[in-house]
Amino acid sequence: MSEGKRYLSFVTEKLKERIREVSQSISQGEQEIQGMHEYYWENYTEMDQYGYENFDNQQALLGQVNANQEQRMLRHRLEKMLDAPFFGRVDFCYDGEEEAESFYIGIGNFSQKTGQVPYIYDWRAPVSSLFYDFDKGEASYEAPAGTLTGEIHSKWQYKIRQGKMLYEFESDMKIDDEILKAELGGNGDIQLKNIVRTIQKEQNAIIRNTKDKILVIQGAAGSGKTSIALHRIAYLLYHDRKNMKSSNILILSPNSVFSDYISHILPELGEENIQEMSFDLFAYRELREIVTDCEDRYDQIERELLCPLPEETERLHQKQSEEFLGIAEMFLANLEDSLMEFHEVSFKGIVKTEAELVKLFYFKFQEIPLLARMEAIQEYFTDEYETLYNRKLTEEEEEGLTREFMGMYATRDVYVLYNQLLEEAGWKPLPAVSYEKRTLRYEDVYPMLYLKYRLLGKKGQKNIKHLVIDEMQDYSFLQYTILAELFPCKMTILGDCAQTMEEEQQDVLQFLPGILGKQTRIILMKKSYRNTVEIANYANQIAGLTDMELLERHGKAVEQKIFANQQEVLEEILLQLQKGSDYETTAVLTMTEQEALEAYGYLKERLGEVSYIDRNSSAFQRGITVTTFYLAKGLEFDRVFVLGRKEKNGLLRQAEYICATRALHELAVYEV
Ligand SMILES: Nc1ncnc2c1ncn2[C@@H]1O[C@H](COP(=O)(O)OP(=O)(O)OP(=O)(O)O)[C@@H](O)[C@H]1O
Repeated sequence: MSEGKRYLSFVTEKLKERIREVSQSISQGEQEIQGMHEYYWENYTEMDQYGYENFDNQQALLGQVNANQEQRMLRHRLEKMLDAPFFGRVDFCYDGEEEAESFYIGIGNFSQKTGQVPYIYDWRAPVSSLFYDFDKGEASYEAPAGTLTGEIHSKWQYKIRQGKMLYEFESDMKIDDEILKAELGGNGDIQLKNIVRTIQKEQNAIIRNTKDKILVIQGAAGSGKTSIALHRIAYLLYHDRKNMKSSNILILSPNSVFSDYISHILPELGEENIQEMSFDLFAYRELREIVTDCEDRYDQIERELLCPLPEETERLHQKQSEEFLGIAEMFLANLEDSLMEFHEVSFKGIVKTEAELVKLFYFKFQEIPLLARMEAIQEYFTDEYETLYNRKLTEEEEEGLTREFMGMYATRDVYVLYNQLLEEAGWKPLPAVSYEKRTLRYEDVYPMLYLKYRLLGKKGQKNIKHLVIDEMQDYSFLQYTILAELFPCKMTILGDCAQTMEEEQQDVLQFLPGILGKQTRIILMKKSYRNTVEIANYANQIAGLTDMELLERHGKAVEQKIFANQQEVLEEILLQLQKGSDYETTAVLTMTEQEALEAYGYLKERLGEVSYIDRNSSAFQRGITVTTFYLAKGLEFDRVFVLGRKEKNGLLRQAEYICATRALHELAVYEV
């Protein structure tokens, strides 16, 4: 029997033994809980009148319930490990030692008892980096005590499923590539996979990087950015359990389908899921008191596709730029004077002269944002009164004072002030309407949010210790400025400038260090794993990319055809789909929502089982999916049909690039 198989049966036995022990301890715990309940009901009438005993009992019960819950989680983890306890092994001989030690690597640690030498090492354990970073020969890894050096005698790869060894072999570079191709050659799932078995060296360096405060990864389409970000989170949680909980991490994701697509990886890696949020949604919530509704990014893209107005696109860019911030700051500086009309306040014997108020406003409380400052002065005034007379103000008196103090602002309406800013900057103001009728175009959402924060202050997100931003190319200078203010924490920022959803590619790498500071490290990833060589070459041609490295995985040639109208395209797609295939997921991707709806209606009627993703969808299904390019971003499908356009502008070219790079195995581009 091979070493691997022998170890598998040994570890399987140990795991089963452990599961039995844990199960026993769970039933003991349950009996204990039952006993506590009984004791409580029998004795609670005699417990002390102050409730101390009652409280102690409750606490003990809670402690036992929690302990049992933990044991259950442990059992669940061990049961999962039974399916595939390990996937790799490194035989490493430390310098100065005679014999090599075998380290088996799996999805989690497993040892006989806590604190004992593990039978299996978690893929995130320091020693496991040997598996990802080195081939046979000299090697080293960073342990808490320092760098440990030695020699790798051999490295093994295993595929175990349902406790059975499917294959095992000593690995070298060539075989590693074969395994990777086999992993990628299979059909895509409806969710992103964990890649622990085949993390590549350059990817491992990013996952294990804890030094850099801000890590920015510019990676080609399909280079594994999203996968890496999630594995990195799992790594950070594993290594800093004391300070970092899953609730301390936030991911900014483009939409809910994407969130669902990535949602299972962390639980699979033994961690709790983290919070995710769309920045647009966050912004709307923050602006709710100023406007009733806001457009989102997708509305703006749709408009740009349906009736492109170059001046509108230009305005959008200008309003998100560094120059705009300069203009806004100048406006704010002037507002400090122009917004205020000071007058003396006198209340039951206490007088604050205009000069005194001016002094308080521009000196003592200068740090407080302009629109919140008078409130602070009013509080100061009230305090003075209440201390002097030793009585609290009535509600009515408070209201009267508020009217007086707030009356010193020419206006406190951020919408009105934003309009003044637009006018001063030479732009058309928004309609001067009441709150109920106020809706914002996308171009005004973030400028208004910026103004709101500068005028009223913001709530810092102190609980968040690590922010992950995916699709970094879709955020503007202004958005990053706001994010940097809201989240003064560590960040992992990843994206691909070639996938910008605009006329031109936006190179965020140029301005990010300026906003986020010197501790920003930029890493480029040029190797792509998702697409076949044929698809990647086709896509790269659209985007004008020439320096991408590809994994040598081949497939069918890309099919490219031109049709007279959309109806003909749909007939062709239907024909293709009716032939059937073994693929798990197929996508029909369009440029606009209208086209997607038409395609969906047509195919659904004829094929029955077809799903549609709109911006409110929260998951995508197996089988055929119809959606737009912008909602397919970040996702992948075995086979993709693109409903494209013959005549292309910059945005359409970008859109086609995004569509093409979604395909794992087969791509057809049908243009009208
Ligand atoms: N080391 C790896 N081993 C196995 N599969 C990998 C590896 N790296 C990436 N992949 C696979 O490549 C595909 C692309 O990964 P991912 O979606 O993370 O890339 P991305 O850079 O975020 O892509 P995009 O920007 O185009 O959306 C996924 O199917 C992922 O499982």
